[in-house]
Amino acid sequence: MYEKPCVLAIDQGTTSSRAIAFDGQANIIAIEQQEFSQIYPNSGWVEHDPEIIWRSSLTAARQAFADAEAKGFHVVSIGVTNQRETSIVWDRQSGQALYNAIVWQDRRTSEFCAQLKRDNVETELQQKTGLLIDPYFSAAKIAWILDQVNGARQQAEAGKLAFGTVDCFLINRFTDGAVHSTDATNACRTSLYNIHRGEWDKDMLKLFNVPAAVLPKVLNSSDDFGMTAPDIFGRSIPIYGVAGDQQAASIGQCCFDTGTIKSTYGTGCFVLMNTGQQPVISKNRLLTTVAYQLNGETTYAIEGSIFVAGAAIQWLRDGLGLIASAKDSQSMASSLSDNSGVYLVPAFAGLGAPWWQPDARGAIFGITRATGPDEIVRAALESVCYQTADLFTAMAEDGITPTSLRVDGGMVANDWLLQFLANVMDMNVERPAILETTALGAAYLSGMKAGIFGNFEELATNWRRDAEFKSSMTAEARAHLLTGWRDAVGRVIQK
Ligand SMILES: Nc1ncnc2c1ncn2[C@@H]1O[C@H](COP(=O)(O)OP(=O)(O)O)[C@@H](O)[C@H]1O
Ligand SMILES: O=P(O)(O)OC[C@H](O)CO
Repeated sequence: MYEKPCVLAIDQGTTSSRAIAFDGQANIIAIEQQEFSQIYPNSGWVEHDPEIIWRSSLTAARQAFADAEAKGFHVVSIGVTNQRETSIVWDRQSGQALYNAIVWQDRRTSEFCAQLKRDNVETELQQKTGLLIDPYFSAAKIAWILDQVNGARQQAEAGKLAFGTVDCFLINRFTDGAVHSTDATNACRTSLYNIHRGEWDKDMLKLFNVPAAVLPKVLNSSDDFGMTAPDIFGRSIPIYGVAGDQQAASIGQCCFDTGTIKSTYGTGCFVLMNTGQQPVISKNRLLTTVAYQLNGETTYAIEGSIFVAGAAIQWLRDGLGLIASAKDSQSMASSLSDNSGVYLVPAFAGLGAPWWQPDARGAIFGITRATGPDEIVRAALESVCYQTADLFTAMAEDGITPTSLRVDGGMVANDWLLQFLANVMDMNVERPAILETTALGAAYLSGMKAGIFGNFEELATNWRRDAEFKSSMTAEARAHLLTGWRDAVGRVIQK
């Protein structure tokens, strides 16, 4: 064993690619970030350039690697975590993508999904995959690429094309085309993976018209995903851990016991509760997902997925120019004593859980001549909290009633947001000392196999709280705000 071993985690998110090196005590020793732009070719379409995904990840990884090693650490293994569902199809021989990555937020397959719903296949799909029918998931995106790119379906059937979520695409590139594998947490977001049997499901492949020949091998979340090509870091390094970013955050937050729950506020917001070895199928339109798979044993989670959280703040900055930087939102929101009845429903990409309305579109209600940038900014932050409250209402109807919530993601730097969240949820909100929980989860998975981290029980002792926010709102004030929000959401939902 090296004197100063560390793990390099690559976190490929919706708005940036990051690489973070952690030592054996989970301290950050090097961190690099590369932001990149989103591509919006049509209304409701969201794409990324696969080459930019690759280059930004590679640049961040190489810089963090060099920084860590310059400090005397030795990178023993790599972990990969990624924006989930985003789908890439590439040529097996050249490694080149046939089309841009179709991002999880993309709605172009909403008519196809609406037809599947009319065909009454949602119950069977939910029972097998734990998911619902929505353009969010990968399968319809894969079928779209195969049908729209000239000759793609034929090539796919001939075994010449590969599909992968972003983890799988990056592993393929890092191994110079040698490996075409993903892990169970990513596979389970495609709508093609049977979460009970732990394998690709033939009926689902038929339903979405996706040839089995394009699919990757599915491994454990802590497993051997191959060695990086020697020229990338100057020597080959094993890739030992992979998980979708929300599952990785759950691991980084040490949600290992049944009933433990976290909520991540990045581009979207995703609440995951560990349900142990039992997959719980929601009666309230939440998702059942693989939390992690270790040594062939699956631990499940129930998930609420909100499509727009930090994305609303980015829109205020880049779309409207109301703020110069995301952190300005805190001072603007706290400059007001209340929301003056202004509600923003950020259904830019339809609405996710618990509504699942791909065609809903955003709206702002309650504006008057006195409404200015502060009110709009505050309404955007408040909307993130109200959407979380809606998820917890759905969870309560499924019999899940947590009493505290661990939060992470880029938005939780905002204290005002977390205080308002505690207020509307009437719940203690805990922010961890290490905010990079997503990367940390991938590092844990990789470092466990490399031998620099112990088991989950030992890792749980690493979790430290940075701050706790407790509700300071009256029940009447909370009920008044939630009534205003539900009225606003009700108006954008298609009956
Ligand atoms: N202080 C802040 N207040 C509100 N939102 C913030 C703040 N800082 C960052 N954000 C938002 O957090 C998001 C970035 O979080 P991150 O976890 O990096 O996202 P992702 O992994 O989806 O790329 C951006 O959408 C940004 O607008
Ligand atoms: O980019 P994030 O962190 O909002 O995460 C995206 C999710 O994985 C989509 O399911």
